[in-house]
Amino acid sequence: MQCLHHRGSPPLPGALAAALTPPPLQEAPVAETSSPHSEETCCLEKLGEKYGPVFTVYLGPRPVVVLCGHKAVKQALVDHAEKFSGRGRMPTLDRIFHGYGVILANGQRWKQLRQFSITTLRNFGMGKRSLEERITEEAQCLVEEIRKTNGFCPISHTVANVICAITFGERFDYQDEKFANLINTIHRLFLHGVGMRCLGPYSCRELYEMFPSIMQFLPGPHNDVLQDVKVLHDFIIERVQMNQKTLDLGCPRDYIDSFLIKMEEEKQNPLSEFNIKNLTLSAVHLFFGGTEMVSSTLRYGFLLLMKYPAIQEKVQKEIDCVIGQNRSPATEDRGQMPYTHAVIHEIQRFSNIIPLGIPHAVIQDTQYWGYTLPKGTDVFCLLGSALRDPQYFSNPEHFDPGNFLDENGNFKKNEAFFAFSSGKRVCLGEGLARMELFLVFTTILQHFTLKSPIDPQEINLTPKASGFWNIPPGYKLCACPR
Ligand code: HEM
Repeated sequence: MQCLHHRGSPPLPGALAAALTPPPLQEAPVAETSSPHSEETCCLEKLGEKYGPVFTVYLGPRPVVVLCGHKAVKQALVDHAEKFSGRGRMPTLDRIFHGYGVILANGQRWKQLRQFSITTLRNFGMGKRSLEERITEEAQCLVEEIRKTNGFCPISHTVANVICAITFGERFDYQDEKFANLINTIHRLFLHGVGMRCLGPYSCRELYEMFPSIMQFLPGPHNDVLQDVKVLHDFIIERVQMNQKTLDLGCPRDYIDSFLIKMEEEKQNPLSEFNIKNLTLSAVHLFFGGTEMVSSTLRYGFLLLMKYPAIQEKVQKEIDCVIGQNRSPATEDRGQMPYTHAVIHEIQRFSNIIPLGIPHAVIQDTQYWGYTLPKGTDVFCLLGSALRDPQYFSNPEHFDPGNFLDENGNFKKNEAFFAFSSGKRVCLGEGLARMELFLVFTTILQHFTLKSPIDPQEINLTPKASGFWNIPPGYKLCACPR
């Protein structure tokens, strides 16, 4: 056994002092039809080709173990699920959240918050008919907004309203200025969290990840994150205060009410993690994750359907055949729509929204891949590398729904489909996201044919920004009524 990156231990095979001699993070040229790459992922995957699927990089003084390809990622997240269930450091966000809130929590705090959040999302309809009706209504609102053809396609508002319904028990009007501001804030946060290029080859966020103690004193977009989180935080605090005034302990209306009730139940328990800080920050996390991940996938999906009109046409034929034009799509239609189901999977695989995954950490000394990873080691599971693993996808760089179809045209699962990650930290909103993706895509394509104002072959899929996540480029679409 060999030990990765112990202080004073001999250099490891594949270990790199990345920050001292920075590898050039050059603009990654993206071939016209190839999948959107994060520059960081590209760089890390190239290192994987050279050093093998498991290697260490140094982000400044901080060693991070990188896992590349389906086999290495699966072995960590699935086969050693418990040991790899810690949340790794993300200095850009840690300085704001300090380990509070479900996404960034660790240990008992995370266990309590995760269990509670899953149960509460289910109680408020995740995976159930009641929530399906809400999503369908929102999808119809989106159709109406698009019909008005005022150049506004409020995809983010649609999905934000679904998570708002669960978290705050309320939907907002698309024209509501405050709501629009919140959506913009989330989007900006997503963008700044990814990092904007400003200092040579590195983004401020990348530099912050490497040298937080210096970067916190320097100006730049990495600091805008603070203001944006404050806006979201203030909004949630306001909502919590509203709920507190009208709380009925026997009748929770939403996630916030349920949390307040839990706080009341556990107020004598000194080990309870149910406090205002975890409530507000978990609500921020749900709002953020629930809005931006789904809307980015939908936006990439619409772009891909314009680029590949033959695929769009095939989906519409399936919609016409199974659903028709006289009723709204329902999740139970999915079983009879293998092609559409495969296209949605392929959109998620190809758009690769979270290529680096959210950092993990090992919670105890861990034997893995012939190395010993000391407790607390940060681990990047490159989800994007699993989604493009040539052993599982015959033509991984191309958009091909055939990746999820068998020779008879039936839907075929692919075990390297890690868009939602896997294991103990697997996306908490997966059920909700899957429902939303199916219902919104089918509702839109039932009513419209999406056409690009430019030649489909000219459509450029390069992300607007990339880093921990890929943000789709801005584009115009023509929604032609069918
Ligand atoms: C297409 C949409 C989505 C994608 C691709 C996605 C993907 C992911 C990924 C890759 C992770 C990291 C898992 C890990 O640490 O290994 C994650 C975590 C998480 N997601 Fe999602 N997500 C989506 C939608 C949602 C929605 C709708 C919600 C809200 C209900 C949500 C809430 C969360 C939360 C709370 C976590 C943290 C889980 C934990 O740390 O235990 N996500 N998601």
